[in-house]
Amino acid sequence: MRKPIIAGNWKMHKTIGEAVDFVNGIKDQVKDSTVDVVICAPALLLPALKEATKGTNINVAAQNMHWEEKGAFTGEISPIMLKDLGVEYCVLGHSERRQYFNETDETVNKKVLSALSHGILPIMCIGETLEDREEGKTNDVVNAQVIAGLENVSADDIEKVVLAYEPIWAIGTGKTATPEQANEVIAEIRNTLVKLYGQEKADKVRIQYGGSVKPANVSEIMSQSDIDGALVGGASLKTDDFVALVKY
Ligand SMILES: O=C(CO)COP(=O)(O)O
Repeated sequence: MRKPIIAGNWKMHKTIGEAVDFVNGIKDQVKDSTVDVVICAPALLLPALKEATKGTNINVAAQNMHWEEKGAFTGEISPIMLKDLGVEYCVLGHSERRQYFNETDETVNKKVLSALSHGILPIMCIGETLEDREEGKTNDVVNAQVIAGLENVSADDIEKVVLAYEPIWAIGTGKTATPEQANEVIAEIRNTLVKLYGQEKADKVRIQYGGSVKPANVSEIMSQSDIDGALVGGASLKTDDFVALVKY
């Protein structure tokens, strides 16, 4: 019912040449995939990636954007620029942006609303710290991020949003949440969506898991009832691994 979505988040990796080689290395191998395939790349690589993925089933995502269409915001990228390129998705509120670049629920929310109004599909990230988890606050923290990040998102638009549950303690650490732990939190997130939008709408929203996903654990993660995809960092950088993830 929900189309799975496997997204590679390259973070701050790859040059233009490497990005194009990557696409050329995977496009034939993923062309019959029944999942949505997405590469989330640094802004500078997006034009070359859009060109290289033309005529393929590979979607391209930015890793961040400003909520304003234009203005005096040195160093920022606007939704109009992304739309002009034909970028399909944008990752918003990744924990690294929250941690290192002062991203807050409020700015994430502005970006989600802006992305939707410009026809860009947001991949909104949420997740708890190790301390939150140890204090038993996981669901409270994650639900608060969901509610704040989705404020004023209409019932018509909610199914365009992809949520990515990424427990911070599992990112880049090799520690994966067990598939059951991930599914439990994601089911709780869906409950929150039910409260906000009703069951029918909530059932349409895709929720990914992210945090040390790799070819060896992806199929178990994807077999969970509420997990609709993966947002993958490190293991998305090599063509063989990425193809294996898409073919979970
Ligand atoms: O942050 C992540 C994806 O956005 C996860 O990164 P890793 O897969 O490297 O743990």
